[in-house]
Amino acid sequence: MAPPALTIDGLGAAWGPVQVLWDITFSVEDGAATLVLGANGAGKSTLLATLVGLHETRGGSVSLFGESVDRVPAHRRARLGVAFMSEQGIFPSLSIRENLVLGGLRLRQRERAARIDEVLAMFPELADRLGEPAGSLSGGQRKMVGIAKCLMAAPRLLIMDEPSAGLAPRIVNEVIDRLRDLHAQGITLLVAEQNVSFLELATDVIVLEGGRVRFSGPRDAFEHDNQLREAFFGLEGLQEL
Ligand SMILES: Nc1ncnc2c1ncn2[C@@H]1O[C@H](COP(=O)(O)OP(=O)(O)OP(=O)(O)O)[C@@H](O)[C@H]1O
Repeated sequence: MAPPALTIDGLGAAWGPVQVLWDITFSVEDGAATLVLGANGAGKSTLLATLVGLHETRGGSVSLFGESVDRVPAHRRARLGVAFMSEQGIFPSLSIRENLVLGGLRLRQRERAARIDEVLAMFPELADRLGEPAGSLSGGQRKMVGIAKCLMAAPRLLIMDEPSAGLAPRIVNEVIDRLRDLHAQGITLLVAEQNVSFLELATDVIVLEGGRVRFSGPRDAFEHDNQLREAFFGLEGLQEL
């Protein structure tokens, strides 16, 4: 059996003297779509940044595809097949093409041109606008550029921080559909969100509360845990299903 795409064991993290994550332990199986839910300040962004090597850990360990990466810098973690889309996700002053090129910097020029064509086949709406600044697009289109930029590196594990941020509900559904397609193509997903609409594409759910794992398990178990649902859906800022 393939090793998990991601294993986190007893992970902690801090901002300066303030600890914000404690004893985070969970795995993302190869082929899973794992949703990290949590209210504002629960620690979602810090967790993702720590996993991809952009924020220092305070104890614990992280493995990617069965390989310990505790001493591996972010750019080498990317080489293992991990792509990270932050909330911003793109460089707005650069053109769509330039954003895609940045996503595929490790590729040779010819491979990169071929990969741009492959990625554009998945995002045909971007093909006619390649020369335009990414910042001139709508919020939803910018997210698509962010996802397309990640796909340039042909990742096995796509980690996304709040892809719904700033998007209207209809556009959120488009993003969810696109992520569902990518998942069906075999890409493992780890998505941090406050928007519970993303549950529909999740196989597994992690709930973070105050920097700790409140729940970790299959989506069904999350949906059948009434106490957790009540506590969670009652939190201010969460959208109803
Ligand atoms: N740059 C920073 N400097 C200091 N503390 C920070 C910084 N970024 C986050 N924190 C703190 O870390 C904790 C977790 O924040 P984090 O952004 O990881 O949560 P989050 O769940 O992603 O929240 P949101 O959904 O609002 O983005 C919070 O207490 C926050 O104040």
